[in-house]
Amino acid sequence: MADIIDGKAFAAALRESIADGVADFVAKAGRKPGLAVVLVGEDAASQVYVRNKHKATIAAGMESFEYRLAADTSQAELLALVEALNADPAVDGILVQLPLPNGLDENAVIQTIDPDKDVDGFTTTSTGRLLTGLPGFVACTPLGCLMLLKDRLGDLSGKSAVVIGRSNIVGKPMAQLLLRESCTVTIAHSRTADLPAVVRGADIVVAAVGRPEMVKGDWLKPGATVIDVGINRVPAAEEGKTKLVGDVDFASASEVAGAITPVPGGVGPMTIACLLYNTLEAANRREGIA
Ligand SMILES: Nc1nc(=O)c2c([nH]1)NC[C@@H]1CN(c3ccc(C(=O)N[C@@H](CCC(=O)O)C(=O)O)cc3)C=[N+]21
Repeated sequence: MADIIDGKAFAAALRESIADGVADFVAKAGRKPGLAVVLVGEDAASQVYVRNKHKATIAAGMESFEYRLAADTSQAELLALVEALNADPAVDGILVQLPLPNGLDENAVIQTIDPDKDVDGFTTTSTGRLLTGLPGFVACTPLGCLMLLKDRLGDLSGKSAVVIGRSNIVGKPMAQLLLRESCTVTIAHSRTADLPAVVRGADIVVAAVGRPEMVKGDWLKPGATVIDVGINRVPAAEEGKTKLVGDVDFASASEVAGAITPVPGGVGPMTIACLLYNTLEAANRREGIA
């Protein structure tokens, strides 16, 4: 049976150490690090995430600035808000919750964020910095996955890694991070031929495709480390109820893997902890604190 990688516990410990870093920052800078979160529209899941981010930000000793805008907010209004946050000295990090309502140009909004406040790591400046090895912000979900992998495996160099999924937010930056750690990286996706065979060659499997329980135990190399990024809500056994499952079939995968992250309680909590990590980093850089 695989070891369970407890992302929830790791994230809690990380948030504790960030809180210590925040106290140091306050002592040196005479102010709190500030995170601005912008939510446009009424999407129920987004509301939950934004509330959780707000609570975690306050608990870490940071300032949380929340902007809740109506679904019919115009592109110009949203861009004006981002520009105001770029110019606001109390704001170190800016996150615009995605997806935006129809009619708003997500890319134009993201690219307006000052890269030095881009704690989501979504601007092309941030992704380009990652690609070329320059210091910058890395997207929170892949960063959290990498922290779990390094905690479990130590040095990753020379390991074979398969990332299933090629999104800009998870798959592509995850592959870049693993390459930076000197893994041999394969990016698999919906057109990959014989995906089970590709996965079977990997010491590290990161599943980020958004298909419930797609990756089966018999696809895995025995002892592989499996990071499940999927968060899929599916019908539960009990009539009318739902449950969360990952992109990995946990029951069969945990028979073969060496270690595996659960859903929930794996990668999800790391995403929020890494947002705080990036925000503290942004604050320290802006104030010239090492
Ligand atoms: N600009 C932007 N940045 C984001 O980082 C971003 C976003 N937009 N839009 C939405 C997604 C989703 N996301 C999650 C964060 C934490 C959990 C999380 O903590 N999940 C818990 C369970 C949550 C539950 O029970 O529903 C877990 O996996 O244990 C999940 C999902 C950040 N996102």
